[in-house]
Amino acid sequence: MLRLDSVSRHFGDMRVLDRFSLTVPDGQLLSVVGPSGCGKSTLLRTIAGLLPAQEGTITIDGAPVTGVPERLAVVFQEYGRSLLPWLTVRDNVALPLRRRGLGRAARRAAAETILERVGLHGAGRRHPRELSGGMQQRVAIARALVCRPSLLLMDEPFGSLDARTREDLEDLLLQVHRADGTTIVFVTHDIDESVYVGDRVVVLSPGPGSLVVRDLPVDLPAERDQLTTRSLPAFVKLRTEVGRAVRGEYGEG
Ligand SMILES: Nc1ncnc2c1ncn2[C@@H]1O[C@H](COP(=O)(O)OP(=O)(O)OP(=O)(O)O)[C@@H](O)[C@H]1O
Repeated sequence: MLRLDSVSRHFGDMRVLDRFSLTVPDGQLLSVVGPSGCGKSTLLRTIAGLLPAQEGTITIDGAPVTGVPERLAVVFQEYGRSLLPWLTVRDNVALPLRRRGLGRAARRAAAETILERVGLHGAGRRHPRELSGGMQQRVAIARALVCRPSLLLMDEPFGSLDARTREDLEDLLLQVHRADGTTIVFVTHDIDESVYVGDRVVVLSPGPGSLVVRDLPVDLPAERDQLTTRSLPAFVKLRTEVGRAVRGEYGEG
Protein backbone atom coordinates (compact mmCIF):
# COMPACT_ATOMS: atom_id res chain seq x y z
CA MET A 1 0.00 0.00 0.00
CA LEU A 2 1.16 3.50 -0.83
CA ARG A 3 0.40 6.03 1.83
CA LEU A 4 1.00 9.77 1.98
CA ASP A 5 0.44 11.40 5.36
CA SER A 6 0.32 15.20 5.53
CA VAL A 7 3.02 15.58 2.90
CA SER A 8 4.22 19.09 2.13
CA ARG A 9 6.50 20.18 -0.66
CA HIS A 10 7.21 23.79 -1.38
CA PHE A 11 9.35 25.71 -3.84
CA GLY A 12 10.46 28.93 -2.18
CA ASP A 13 7.28 30.54 -0.81
CA MET A 14 4.93 28.40 -2.89
CA ARG A 15 3.50 25.41 -1.04
CA VAL A 16 2.64 23.12 -3.93
CA LEU A 17 1.71 20.21 -1.66
CA ASP A 18 0.36 21.32 1.69
CA ARG A 19 -0.33 18.52 4.18
CA PHE A 20 -1.47 16.27 1.37
CA SER A 21 -2.75 12.81 2.29
CA LEU A 22 -3.68 9.89 0.07
CA THR A 23 -3.79 6.12 0.32
CA VAL A 24 -3.54 3.78 -2.67
CA PRO A 25 -4.29 0.11 -1.96
CA ASP A 26 -2.19 -2.62 -3.57
CA GLY A 27 -3.14 -3.41 -7.12
CA GLN A 28 -5.18 -0.27 -7.70
CA LEU A 29 -4.85 1.83 -10.84
CA LEU A 30 -5.43 5.33 -9.53
CA SER A 31 -5.97 8.14 -12.04
CA VAL A 32 -5.06 11.64 -10.88
CA VAL A 33 -6.51 14.64 -12.70
CA GLY A 34 -6.55 18.32 -11.89
CA PRO A 35 -6.02 21.75 -13.39
CA SER A 36 -2.70 22.58 -14.97
CA GLY A 37 -0.11 23.57 -12.39
CA CYS A 38 -1.97 22.09 -9.41
CA GLY A 39 0.98 19.91 -8.49
CA LYS A 40 0.39 16.51 -10.13
CA SER A 41 3.97 16.12 -11.36
CA THR A 42 5.31 17.36 -8.04
CA LEU A 43 3.17 14.72 -6.32
CA LEU A 44 4.59 11.93 -8.51
CA ARG A 45 8.17 13.13 -8.19
CA THR A 46 7.78 13.29 -4.42
CA ILE A 47 6.37 9.75 -4.27
CA ALA A 48 9.25 8.61 -6.51
CA GLY A 49 11.77 9.98 -4.03
CA LEU A 50 13.11 12.39 -6.67
CA LEU A 51 11.96 15.40 -4.64
CA PRO A 52 12.12 14.85 -0.89
CA ALA A 53 8.98 15.72 1.07
CA GLN A 54 9.71 18.59 3.44
CA GLU A 55 7.03 17.55 5.89
CA GLY A 56 4.95 14.44 6.43
CA THR A 57 5.67 10.84 5.51
CA ILE A 58 5.35 8.64 2.46
CA THR A 59 5.39 4.90 2.98
CA ILE A 60 5.27 1.98 0.59
CA ASP A 61 4.13 -1.21 2.33
CA GLY A 62 4.91 0.48 5.63
CA ALA A 63 8.51 1.39 4.71
CA PRO A 64 9.25 5.13 4.60
CA VAL A 65 10.36 6.51 1.23
CA THR A 66 13.74 8.16 1.76
CA GLY A 67 15.30 7.85 -1.72
CA VAL A 68 14.20 6.26 -4.98
CA PRO A 69 12.44 3.04 -3.87
CA GLU A 70 13.78 -0.26 -5.18
CA ARG A 71 10.65 -1.64 -6.83
CA LEU A 72 9.33 1.60 -8.25
CA ALA A 73 9.33 2.66 -11.90
CA VAL A 74 8.32 5.91 -13.55
CA VAL A 75 7.14 6.64 -17.10
CA PHE A 76 7.17 10.27 -18.23
CA GLN A 77 5.47 11.97 -21.13
CA GLU A 78 8.73 12.80 -22.87
CA TYR A 79 9.74 9.37 -24.13
CA GLY A 80 12.17 11.02 -26.56
CA ARG A 81 14.20 12.38 -23.68
CA SER A 82 13.89 9.41 -21.40
CA LEU A 83 15.47 6.88 -23.80
CA LEU A 84 19.21 6.89 -24.43
CA PRO A 85 19.62 7.51 -28.17
CA TRP A 86 23.01 5.77 -28.49
CA LEU A 87 21.72 2.49 -27.07
CA THR A 88 19.62 -0.04 -28.95
CA VAL A 89 16.03 -0.53 -27.89
CA ARG A 90 17.00 -3.79 -26.18
CA ASP A 91 19.84 -2.18 -24.23
CA ASN A 92 17.59 0.71 -23.19
CA VAL A 93 15.09 -1.77 -21.81
CA ALA A 94 17.81 -3.85 -20.13
CA LEU A 95 19.41 -0.83 -18.46
CA PRO A 96 17.63 -1.04 -15.08
CA LEU A 97 18.75 -4.68 -14.77
CA ARG A 98 22.40 -3.67 -14.59
CA ARG A 99 21.93 -2.60 -11.01
CA ARG A 100 20.56 -6.05 -10.25
CA GLY A 101 23.84 -7.71 -11.10
CA LEU A 102 22.40 -9.78 -13.97
CA GLY A 103 24.82 -10.92 -16.69
CA ARG A 104 24.58 -9.42 -20.19
CA ALA A 105 22.91 -12.46 -21.77
CA ALA A 106 20.29 -12.68 -19.02
CA ARG A 107 19.61 -8.94 -19.28
CA ARG A 108 19.11 -9.14 -23.02
CA ALA A 109 16.85 -12.19 -22.74
CA ALA A 110 14.71 -10.41 -20.15
CA ALA A 111 14.53 -7.32 -22.36
CA GLU A 112 13.47 -9.36 -25.40
CA THR A 113 10.71 -11.06 -23.39
CA ILE A 114 9.30 -7.77 -22.19
CA LEU A 115 9.58 -6.18 -25.65
CA GLU A 116 7.48 -8.98 -27.03
CA ARG A 117 4.93 -8.33 -24.33
CA VAL A 118 4.55 -4.68 -25.28
CA GLY A 119 4.19 -5.54 -28.96
CA LEU A 120 7.75 -4.76 -30.06
CA HIS A 121 8.96 -8.20 -31.01
CA GLY A 122 11.90 -7.86 -33.40
CA ALA A 123 12.60 -4.19 -32.60
CA GLY A 124 15.36 -4.88 -30.04
CA ARG A 125 18.29 -4.14 -32.34
CA ARG A 126 16.91 -0.85 -33.58
CA HIS A 127 17.64 2.56 -32.09
CA PRO A 128 14.95 4.78 -30.54
CA ARG A 129 15.16 7.37 -33.35
CA GLU A 130 14.11 4.71 -35.87
CA LEU A 131 10.80 4.20 -34.05
CA SER A 132 7.56 6.17 -34.03
CA GLY A 133 6.53 8.10 -30.92
CA GLY A 134 4.09 5.37 -29.91
CA MET A 135 6.76 2.70 -30.29
CA GLN A 136 9.23 4.75 -28.27
CA GLN A 137 6.70 5.06 -25.49
CA ARG A 138 6.22 1.27 -25.62
CA VAL A 139 10.00 0.98 -25.13
CA ALA A 140 9.77 3.29 -22.11
CA ILE A 141 6.94 1.15 -20.70
CA ALA A 142 8.96 -2.01 -21.32
CA ARG A 143 11.91 -0.49 -19.48
CA ALA A 144 9.64 0.42 -16.58
CA LEU A 145 8.27 -3.13 -16.40
CA VAL A 146 11.52 -5.03 -16.77
CA CYS A 147 12.26 -4.90 -13.04
CA ARG A 148 8.72 -6.06 -12.20
CA PRO A 149 7.85 -2.92 -10.22
CA SER A 150 5.32 -3.14 -7.43
CA LEU A 151 4.53 0.55 -7.94
CA LEU A 152 4.41 2.26 -11.32
CA LEU A 153 4.09 6.04 -11.59
CA MET A 154 3.02 7.48 -14.94
CA ASP A 155 3.08 11.22 -15.65
CA GLU A 156 0.94 12.07 -18.70
CA PRO A 157 2.49 9.09 -20.48
CA PHE A 158 0.30 9.26 -23.57
CA GLY A 159 -0.13 13.04 -23.71
CA SER A 160 1.92 13.62 -26.83
CA LEU A 161 0.64 10.70 -28.90
CA ASP A 162 -2.02 10.74 -31.60
CA ALA A 163 -5.50 9.54 -30.63
CA ARG A 164 -5.29 6.04 -32.11
CA THR A 165 -1.85 5.29 -30.68
CA ARG A 166 -3.02 6.61 -27.37
CA GLU A 167 -5.94 4.19 -27.33
CA ASP A 168 -3.65 1.28 -28.15
CA LEU A 169 -1.34 2.19 -25.29
CA GLU A 170 -4.24 2.66 -22.86
CA ASP A 171 -5.28 -0.90 -23.73
CA LEU A 172 -1.72 -2.14 -23.31
CA LEU A 173 -1.62 -0.53 -19.87
CA LEU A 174 -4.90 -2.19 -18.88
CA GLN A 175 -3.61 -5.54 -20.10
CA VAL A 176 -0.38 -5.21 -18.09
CA HIS A 177 -2.28 -4.05 -15.03
CA ARG A 178 -4.69 -6.97 -15.19
CA ALA A 179 -1.89 -9.50 -15.69
CA ASP A 180 0.57 -8.19 -13.08
CA GLY A 181 -1.68 -6.47 -10.54
CA THR A 182 0.85 -3.64 -10.24
CA THR A 183 -0.21 -0.59 -8.24
CA ILE A 184 -0.26 2.34 -10.66
CA VAL A 185 -0.60 6.08 -10.14
CA PHE A 186 -1.54 7.56 -13.51
CA VAL A 187 -1.54 11.33 -14.02
CA THR A 188 -3.46 12.61 -17.02
CA HIS A 189 -5.08 15.77 -18.36
CA ASP A 190 -7.56 13.71 -20.29
CA ILE A 191 -10.78 13.20 -18.34
CA ASP A 192 -12.07 10.35 -20.51
CA GLU A 193 -8.73 8.60 -20.25
CA SER A 194 -8.72 8.92 -16.45
CA VAL A 195 -12.02 7.05 -16.28
CA TYR A 196 -11.24 4.54 -19.03
CA VAL A 197 -8.01 3.24 -17.44
CA GLY A 198 -8.79 3.88 -13.77
CA ASP A 199 -10.12 1.78 -10.90
CA ARG A 200 -10.49 5.10 -9.11
CA VAL A 201 -10.15 8.76 -10.07
CA VAL A 202 -9.04 11.51 -7.72
CA VAL A 203 -9.48 15.12 -8.76
CA LEU A 204 -7.17 17.76 -7.31
CA SER A 205 -8.13 21.38 -6.74
CA PRO A 206 -6.16 24.23 -8.32
CA GLY A 207 -2.84 24.83 -6.58
CA PRO A 208 -0.94 25.91 -4.71
CA GLY A 209 -1.73 23.63 -1.80
CA SER A 210 -4.12 21.51 -3.82
CA LEU A 211 -6.37 18.97 -2.13
CA VAL A 212 -8.33 15.95 -3.28
CA VAL A 213 -11.74 17.44 -4.10
CA ARG A 214 -13.33 14.32 -5.56
CA ASP A 215 -12.47 10.69 -4.98
CA LEU A 216 -14.52 8.48 -7.29
CA PRO A 217 -14.52 4.70 -7.61
CA VAL A 218 -14.77 3.63 -11.25
CA ASP A 219 -17.56 1.12 -11.21
CA LEU A 220 -17.07 -0.23 -14.73
CA PRO A 221 -16.48 -3.82 -15.87
CA ALA A 222 -12.82 -4.83 -15.58
CA GLU A 223 -12.80 -5.89 -19.23
CA ARG A 224 -12.74 -2.58 -21.09
CA ASP A 225 -13.12 -1.80 -24.72
CA GLN A 226 -12.56 1.56 -26.36
CA LEU A 227 -15.95 1.69 -28.05
CA THR A 228 -18.24 -0.26 -25.74
CA THR A 229 -16.92 1.02 -22.40
CA ARG A 230 -16.90 4.65 -23.48
CA SER A 231 -20.55 4.46 -24.51
CA LEU A 232 -21.80 2.96 -21.22
CA PRO A 233 -24.08 5.29 -19.21
CA ALA A 234 -21.88 4.71 -16.13
CA PHE A 235 -18.85 5.90 -18.11
CA VAL A 236 -20.63 9.01 -19.36
CA LYS A 237 -21.84 9.82 -15.83
CA LEU A 238 -18.36 9.47 -14.36
CA ARG A 239 -16.62 11.55 -17.00
CA THR A 240 -19.20 14.27 -16.43
CA GLU A 241 -18.56 14.18 -12.66
CA VAL A 242 -14.79 14.29 -13.14
CA GLY A 243 -15.12 17.06 -15.73
CA ARG A 244 -17.23 19.16 -13.39
CA ALA A 245 -14.83 18.70 -10.52
CA VAL A 246 -11.86 19.73 -12.69
CA ARG A 247 -13.79 22.89 -13.59
CA GLY A 248 -14.29 23.64 -9.90
CA GLU A 249 -17.85 22.35 -9.53
CA TYR A 250 -17.38 20.06 -6.55
CA GLY A 251 -21.00 19.24 -5.68
CA GLU A 252 -22.44 15.73 -6.04
CA GLY A 253 -23.54 14.58 -9.48
N1 LIG B 1 11.51 22.54 -9.52
C1 LIG B 1 10.62 23.52 -9.38
N2 LIG B 1 10.99 24.75 -8.95
C2 LIG B 1 10.10 25.74 -8.76
N3 LIG B 1 8.77 25.63 -8.97
C3 LIG B 1 8.33 24.43 -9.41
C4 LIG B 1 9.23 23.32 -9.63
N4 LIG B 1 8.48 22.25 -10.05
C5 LIG B 1 7.20 22.69 -10.11
N5 LIG B 1 7.12 23.99 -9.72
C6 LIG B 1 5.88 24.76 -9.62
O1 LIG B 1 4.96 24.02 -8.86
C7 LIG B 1 3.64 24.16 -9.38
C8 LIG B 1 3.07 22.79 -9.71
O2 LIG B 1 3.77 22.22 -10.81
P1 LIG B 1 3.50 20.76 -11.33
O3 LIG B 1 4.37 20.57 -12.53
O4 LIG B 1 3.65 19.80 -10.22
O5 LIG B 1 1.97 20.86 -11.74
P2 LIG B 1 1.10 19.92 -12.70
O6 LIG B 1 -0.23 19.79 -12.06
O7 LIG B 1 1.85 18.66 -12.98
O8 LIG B 1 1.03 20.80 -14.00
P3 LIG B 1 0.66 20.39 -15.50
O9 LIG B 1 -0.69 19.75 -15.43
O10 LIG B 1 0.65 21.68 -16.24
O11 LIG B 1 1.73 19.44 -15.96
C9 LIG B 1 3.74 25.05 -10.61
O12 LIG B 1 3.40 26.35 -10.24
C10 LIG B 1 5.21 24.97 -10.97
O13 LIG B 1 5.65 26.14 -11.60
